[in-house]
Amino acid sequence: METNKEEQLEWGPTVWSHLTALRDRSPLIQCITNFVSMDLVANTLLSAGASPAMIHSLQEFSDFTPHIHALYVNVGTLSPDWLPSMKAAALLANEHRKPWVLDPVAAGSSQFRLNACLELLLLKPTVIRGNASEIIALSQAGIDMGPTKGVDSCHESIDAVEAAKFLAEASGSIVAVSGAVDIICSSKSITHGDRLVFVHNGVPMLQKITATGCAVTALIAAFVAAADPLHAFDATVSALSVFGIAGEMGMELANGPASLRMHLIDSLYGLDQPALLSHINITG
Ligand SMILES: Nc1ncnc2c1ncn2[C@@H]1O[C@H](COP(=O)(O)OP(=O)(O)O)[C@@H](O)[C@H]1O
Ligand SMILES: Cc1ncsc1CCOP(=O)(O)O
Ligand SMILES: [Mg+2]
Repeated sequence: METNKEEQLEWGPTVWSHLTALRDRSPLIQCITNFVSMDLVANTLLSAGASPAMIHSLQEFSDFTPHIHALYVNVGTLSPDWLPSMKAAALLANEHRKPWVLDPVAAGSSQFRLNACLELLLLKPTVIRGNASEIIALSQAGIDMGPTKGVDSCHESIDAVEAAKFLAEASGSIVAVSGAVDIICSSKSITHGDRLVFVHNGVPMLQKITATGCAVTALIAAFVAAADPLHAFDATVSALSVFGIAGEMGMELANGPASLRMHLIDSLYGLDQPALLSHINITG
């Protein structure tokens, strides 16, 4: 994809200022996430400059959740006893005007999971980030369960543009679809207006490390937490771009998925302004 210089000149300072705000503010992110992802999510947040806390017990929320800067909810290893915790935390986040972000892992894989995601959508996440199959499943809920490859996507992100637009309109949330191109959209009925942006950063090898999707959704929560609420859309775009750039830089040093995982975290930690500006690739 050819880079449009003017667009990058506009996005570069925006993305850098969001990353700087995150590093300066070090927001506290409550994570209710799946067992597979806990390590990568916590390390991604730490290397970006945020402060992660994996606190998912209902009994702790009234003390803890009012002090967070954002909540991250991920249904990856959902079981019936986790769902009330997720809903209670989302309600408290809303009550205390804290942003919250949903990762609907494998949303279309079972009716139980799909229904749980739909119940969570009713609690108005600030951002929903999924792969193409997850976003399509949510947008078609009640019509068709569709094909499934579990937590992995069996669709290209670009094939989910209409689904993302529909979901943004129906939910009032910012919707992000990850993949070869990350797509971020919001509907005219919400504060962020009618917007559609494409992030072309990232490397295919990120799909070969488990929980990179979970990690980038957590990073969105951190970027949104550090931003003015009116700039949540740009914060979401910035998080996806920064994660993708860290992946590209990590890939230059990696020999395969395991070493990419290490270099991804190191690159995120060390990302400086010149490297960010030379890698950024955002259109729309
Ligand atoms: N083909 C690809 N090329 C470049 N980056 C990709 C590709 N597929 C996924 N990514 C990146 O990998 C990360 C995880 O996305 P994805 O694999 O779609 O999520 P999930 O793990 O939830 O399925 C995102 O940052 C995304 O941009
Ligand atoms: C393998 C797996 N199984 C349940 S959750 C999970 C991790 C999914 O992570 P991601 O959605 O980032 O690929
Ligand atoms: Mg996922």
